[in-house]
Amino acid sequence: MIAVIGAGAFGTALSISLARNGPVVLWARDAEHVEEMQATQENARRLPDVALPQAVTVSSDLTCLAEADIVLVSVPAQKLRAFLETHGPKLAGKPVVACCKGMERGTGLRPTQVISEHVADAVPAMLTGPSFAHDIARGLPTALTLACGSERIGEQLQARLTTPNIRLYRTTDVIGAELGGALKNVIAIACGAAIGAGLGESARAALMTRGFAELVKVAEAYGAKAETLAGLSGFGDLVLTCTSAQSRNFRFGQSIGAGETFDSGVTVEGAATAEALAEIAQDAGLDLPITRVVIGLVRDELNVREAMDMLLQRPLKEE
Ligand SMILES: NC(=O)C1=CN([C@@H]2O[C@H](COP(=O)(O)OP(=O)(O)OC[C@H]3O[C@@H](n4cnc5c(N)ncnc54)[C@H](O)[C@@H]3O)[C@@H](O)[C@H]2O)C=CC1
Ligand SMILES: O=C(CO)COP(=O)(O)O
Repeated sequence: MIAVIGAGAFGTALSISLARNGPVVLWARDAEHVEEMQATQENARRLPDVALPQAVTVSSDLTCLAEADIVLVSVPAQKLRAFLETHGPKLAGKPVVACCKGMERGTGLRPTQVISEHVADAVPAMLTGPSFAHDIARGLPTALTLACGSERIGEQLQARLTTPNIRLYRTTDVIGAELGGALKNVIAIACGAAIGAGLGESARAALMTRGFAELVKVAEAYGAKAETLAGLSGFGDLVLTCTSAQSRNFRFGQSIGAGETFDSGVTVEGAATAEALAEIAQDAGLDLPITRVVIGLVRDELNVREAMDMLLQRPLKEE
């Protein structure tokens, strides 16, 4: 049986799709939320208008983990450690698949590194790539990356987590898969800000392309392979997130560009990841101009015009 931790939009969507293969337990920490979902067969708080199939059991009781042979963890990256500090021992020895896209503030760690710190004999893996929760839940076709350091377990996870509407590609480059997914959210905030401020599609294309170069520079410095970054988890997700108003990171940037307020309850992974990235980039001697302006915009220390001037007035160089 597969257990999915975190009844947010993505955990719920994955549960719905995986239920086409067999039984799934979807765990939420809030018992009231669980009761609501059981009563309505819907996660109205996070993924409204999609029915939960019978094969999904919703629970706030983590004893269900004993029966699970694969555990997907779908809480925001900045909340992963808090969950594992309390419940990590229950996952010992199991394949634990991180479904969150981000880098931890204060440590710069990737989700699978946080898992390894808290789960004994962990077999950490990563599920990432271009996909909006609503698309997955509605059965629309998607292609994602399953990254696992163990070729053997990666193959098993690929087989078990492929569903009629999720086609999984496999890699052992966990670093590349994680960093591509984390960093594209930072670039999506920059693109949203450009569009929100009316700077136009040409500016967006420039930010996507130079943002991709920035993403590759960071990921390669940490040992990722260039071909992973050119794949679904890097380039693929960058394209989706920077061009769609379905993306929360993009919409957050758009609200900054337009000078509008944004609901602070919405998960925006790129804001914290930009800070985490800047913390480690300084030590690694990496110059990350787009990440720097995103931090300035998010902290409200820069307006979009100043941010664009900072980018445009940098010394000229080869592409
Ligand atoms: N929504 C989407 O379309 C996609 C989201 N993702 C990734 O999935 C991750 C989760 O995002 P969403 O599900 O969309 O967010 P969400 O905001 O819809 O839900 C987050 C869930 O995590 C739970 N949570 C927070 N802290 C927790 C803790 N300490 N213990 C247990 N549960 C906790 C919350 O109660 C909430 O149900 C993010 O890293 C995101 O980047 C990836 C692909 C698509
Ligand atoms: O990761 C995603 C798409 O692949 C979801 O993006 P947002 O978190 O910006 O909504």
